[in-house]
Amino acid sequence: MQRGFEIVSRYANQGLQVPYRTTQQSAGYDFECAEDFVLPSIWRHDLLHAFKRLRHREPLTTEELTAGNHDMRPFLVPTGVKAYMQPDEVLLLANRSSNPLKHGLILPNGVGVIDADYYNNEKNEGEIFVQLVNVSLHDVTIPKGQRIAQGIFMPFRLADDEQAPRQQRTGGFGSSDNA
Ligand SMILES: O=c1ccn([C@H]2C[C@H](O)[C@@H](COP(=O)(O)OP(=O)(O)OP(=O)(O)O)O2)c(=O)[nH]1
Ligand SMILES: [Mg+2]
Repeated sequence: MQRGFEIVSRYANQGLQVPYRTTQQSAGYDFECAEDFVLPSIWRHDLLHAFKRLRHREPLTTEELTAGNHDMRPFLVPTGVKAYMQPDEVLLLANRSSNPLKHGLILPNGVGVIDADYYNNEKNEGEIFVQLVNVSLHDVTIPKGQRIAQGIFMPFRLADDEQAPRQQRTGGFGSSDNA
């Protein structure tokens, strides 16, 4: 067993597929969305206020400009999948190029880095989430089973004379910040 994918227990027996390559020479394993998921547009609230003010030829207030910004935060879209790999390997999670083009979905972290020690971590069993932001004008519903991102296994190298890391991974998404 070198590297691969498993379904996390909270999605057991729900018919999820482990990531798969779609063509013979694809580098990326396509991840599917684990459940229907709504991604609100980042623009809606600001636009509504802007249209209202434009009609009356009034400037937008600061409050109106910032209203709705809660939707700017990335959403963590569940995949229901965890990945195991060798200690000197990493899984890079990249957006599908069709996501921005067809759905206005961007990956705000650029590339997701899935560490080998994330697998089976005590907090969420190592479930991989795809951070997505919907920059289109409309809310987008991603149906369960739609491919949302691709994972590429890569080897990585260590720096000379590095200070050995002391922390044990307990989760993801900033888990090492206050450890
Ligand atoms: O798109 C992503 C990026 C990361 N992760 C998980 C796997 C990864 O091993 C862990 C930590 O990611 P990273 O090191 O990039 O984030 P961080 O902000 O440094 O969090 P931490 O302090 O937990 O390392 O979060 C995902 O599920 N999806
Ligand atoms: Mg980290």
